[in-house]
Amino acid sequence: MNRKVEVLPDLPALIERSLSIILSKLSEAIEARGQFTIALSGGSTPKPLYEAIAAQNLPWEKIHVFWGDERYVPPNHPDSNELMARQAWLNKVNIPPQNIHAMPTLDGNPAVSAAKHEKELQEFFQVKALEFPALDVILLGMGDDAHTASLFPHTDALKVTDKLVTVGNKGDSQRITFTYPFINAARCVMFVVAGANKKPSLAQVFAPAADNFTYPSRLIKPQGELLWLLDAAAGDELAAASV
Ligand SMILES: O=C(O)[C@H](O)[C@@H](O)[C@H](O)[C@H](O)COP(=O)(O)O
Repeated sequence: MNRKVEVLPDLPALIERSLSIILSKLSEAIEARGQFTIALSGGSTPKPLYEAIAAQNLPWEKIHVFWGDERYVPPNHPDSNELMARQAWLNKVNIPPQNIHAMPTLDGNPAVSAAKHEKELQEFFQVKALEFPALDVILLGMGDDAHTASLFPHTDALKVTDKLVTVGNKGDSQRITFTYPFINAARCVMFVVAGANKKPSLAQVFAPAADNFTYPSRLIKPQGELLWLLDAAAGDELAAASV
């Protein structure tokens, strides 16, 4: 695992740096493999990043968009991660609809939807069961409880290691989420984290020893690159420590 931490002075600088890294990964991927695959995170932090991507002039037909997790609500529900990304980005560009690989949430049962999405991913990446394909970039946020995607502390989702997708839950709100082994198969995992409220969990995630099931972001140790992009409010103590 090749872990890098960058602390940017504020949210606009964090978004700008995140955009420039994504654009460079995009051109590398298209050069090498003719396409770019990215999984999006939900929550509030990435919205300005998606708006910034939408303003770029990119080869949209070569870009495939996935989500690392989704709330188990219809795609027009205000909590939907898909809705947020479509409104901030995807509805504004000419990306072919078939390049948008949203997590299904209309089967009435998250386990059914997770299994359906697993098959969709296996078909897209041409892999069999127990094979973990590498996305070019997986974007992640981190909650102030150190969850990432919908891998919440002390939940069953943290024990699933033989699937790409599983059911997550935040209390009684149901989710679908990439599993941590699937996230770890990515060429590049980018955490984009802002706000002082994330500081205590970041300290535990970066601590030499802490419980992975209490701080699930610790489970993210990709074979490829691991980038932690933080604003100063979240990461100033980490920056000082790594000096
Ligand atoms: O579905 C979600 O909510 C996200 O995927 C989740 O993992 C998010 O990234 C964190 O909760 C951070 O959210 P904020 O960016 O809003 O702090």
